[in-house]
Amino acid sequence: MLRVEGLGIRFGGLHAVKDVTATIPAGQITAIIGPNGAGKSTFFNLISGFYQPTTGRIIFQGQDITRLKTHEVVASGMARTFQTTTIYKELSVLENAMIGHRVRTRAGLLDALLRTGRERRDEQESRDAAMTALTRVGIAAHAARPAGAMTQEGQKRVGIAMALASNPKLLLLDEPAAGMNPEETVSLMALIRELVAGGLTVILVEHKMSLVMSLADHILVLHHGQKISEGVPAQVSRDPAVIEAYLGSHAHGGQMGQATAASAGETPHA
Ligand SMILES: Nc1ncnc2c1ncn2[C@@H]1O[C@H](COP(=O)(O)OP(=O)(O)OP(=O)(O)O)[C@@H](O)[C@H]1O
Repeated sequence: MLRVEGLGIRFGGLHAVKDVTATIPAGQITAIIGPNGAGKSTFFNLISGFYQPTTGRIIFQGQDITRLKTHEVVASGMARTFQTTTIYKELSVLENAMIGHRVRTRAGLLDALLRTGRERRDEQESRDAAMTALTRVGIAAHAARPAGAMTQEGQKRVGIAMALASNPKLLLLDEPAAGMNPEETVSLMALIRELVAGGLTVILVEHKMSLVMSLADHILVLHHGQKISEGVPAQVSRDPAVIEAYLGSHAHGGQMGQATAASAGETPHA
C-alpha cells in the first residue's frame, strides 16, 4: 500500500525523522508509536504531504507521491484526521462531511463556504459522498444535527467522516482516542476494525498503548526520528530496543511493559 524509503526531514539542526524505510501492508491497521518527541507526528505529516521531506521517497500504490501537494495526495487516495478536532461545530454533521469531500477533492474551503458556481454543481456529488461517509461511521441518523451537539466520540466520528468523504484507500488517524473515555475508546476501536474489514487500510499515531496493542496488526516504532523496531504487537512489545526506548523516556512516564497490560484509556506518556 505504502512504502517509504530513506525518509527524513530536518528542522534546522534537528533531524525530526531520519532515514526511515518501511512498508505499510494493505488491508491492515499499522500503528506508529514511540516516546514523546520521537517523530511520530512529523512522520505522519510527511506521508500525508503536509511536510516535504529533506530526503527519501514515498511510494503509494506504486506511485511516487513524494513531491505531491496535499490535495494531490488526497486525490491519489489518502486522507487523514487531525489530533485536535477540526470540525465546524455550528454546521450540521452532514455539512461537515460535505466540506470534507469538497475541500479534499477539488475546491478550497473558501469555495465550499462561499457557495460558488462550481461548488453548487458539485453539491449533489458531495452530499452523496458525505452521506456514504456518515453511514460508514454510524452517524447518518445525526446528519442534520449541529456537529457541536454531538458527544466527544460523535465529533471524532464526524472528523473521520470528513476524511472518508474523499473515499480514500488509506486513512491516517492522528491520535483517534485522544480525549476519549474507555467506553468511547472501545467503540472507536470497533469502528476502525469495521472500516478495515470493509477494505480500508489504516495508519494511526496513538499514545494509548492498550489500544495500539489490541488494535494494530503491525507496529512501527520510532525513537529520536529513527525506526527502531517493526512487527506484530507481541514482537514489538518484547523488543529490548523498544523497552529501552520507553524506559529511557521514563521521565515522561513512557513505560512499555506497563502499557501492554494497561486498561483502555491509559495514556502512558501523560
Ligand atoms: N515544524 C517543526 N519545526 C521544528 N521542529 C519540529 C517541528 N515539528 C516537530 N518538531 C520537532 O521534531 C521532533 C519530533 O516531533 P514530533 O511532534 O514529530 O514527535 P512525536 O513523536 O509526535 O511527539 P509526541 O508524542 O509528543 O506527540 C521534536 O523534537 C519536535 O520538537
